[in-house]
Amino acid sequence: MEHASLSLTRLTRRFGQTTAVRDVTLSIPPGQFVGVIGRSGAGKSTLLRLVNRLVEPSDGSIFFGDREITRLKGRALRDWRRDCAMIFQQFNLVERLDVLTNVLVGRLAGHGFVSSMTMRFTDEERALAIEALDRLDMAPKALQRAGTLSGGQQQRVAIARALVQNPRIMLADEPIASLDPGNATRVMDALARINREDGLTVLVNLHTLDTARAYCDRIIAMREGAVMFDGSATQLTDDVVADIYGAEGLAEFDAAVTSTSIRPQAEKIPA
Ligand SMILES: Nc1ncnc2c1ncn2[C@@H]1O[C@H](COP(=O)(O)OP(=O)(O)OP(=O)(O)O)[C@@H](O)[C@H]1O
Repeated sequence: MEHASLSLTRLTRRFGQTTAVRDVTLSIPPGQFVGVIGRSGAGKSTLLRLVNRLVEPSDGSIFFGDREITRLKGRALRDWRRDCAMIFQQFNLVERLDVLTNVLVGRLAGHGFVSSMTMRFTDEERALAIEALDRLDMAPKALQRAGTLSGGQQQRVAIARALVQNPRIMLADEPIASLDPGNATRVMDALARINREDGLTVLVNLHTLDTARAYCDRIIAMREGAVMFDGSATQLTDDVVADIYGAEGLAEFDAAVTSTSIRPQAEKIPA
């Protein structure tokens, strides 16, 4: 596997009068588990979307090792989108298709539209998909329609789909925001296990600070598009938190924390 650092330099994205991401410079070494926190509208989603080029920068650059991501076009851009798998709050599975087929769709990432339409898969690809589902404890559901699963199960299928892309980086945009605490824990534990076992870099947006503290090697806090804090959970003091969220944000944020407080399930994560 290609182990490279992800480097953002003076990365900026403006939407009209709004600067969603402002002059962000960061270097993320391979294998780090990074949480991005901040109030609603702070720029977290835009930052992730810049990394996989769903959003184009107004200024600045992104490198992955010596590959200049912000200059990629055509085939090279499709390859990059396969290398950085993305999971979303709303899972984005095809509900009428079975779980296995949904995972196999991950193998089509980076292929053109025409070959995607044929949906032909090899036995080897099927075996890979089952193996990915098994890692997420979802293999027994392989033939069930995706739409019949719980939200947490759907998110684990979405992670399996991301895994069969054989990505270098996993981007997750509020992957647990619509899950109850039990399912949120299972999804975060799955991301943590993949990060440890595969050495895969994980960059995850979280709206709850305690989840970031519990799971992330490194926490990046954004406010009004800019990075306000970049450090470990222990460095994230109450004063810094008050700065990140502001007085009114803190009330909004306390409510979010108490409603979805989760912790890693230590027995599920091998050291
Ligand atoms: N496509 C767009 N067009 C116009 N403005 C946008 C667009 N995408 C984002 N913005 C604006 O950029 C700012 C940052 O938005 P972004 O979604 O990145 O924040 P966020 O921290 O992810 O928020 P949330 O937690 O609510 O998802 C916001 O002011 C938002 O309204």
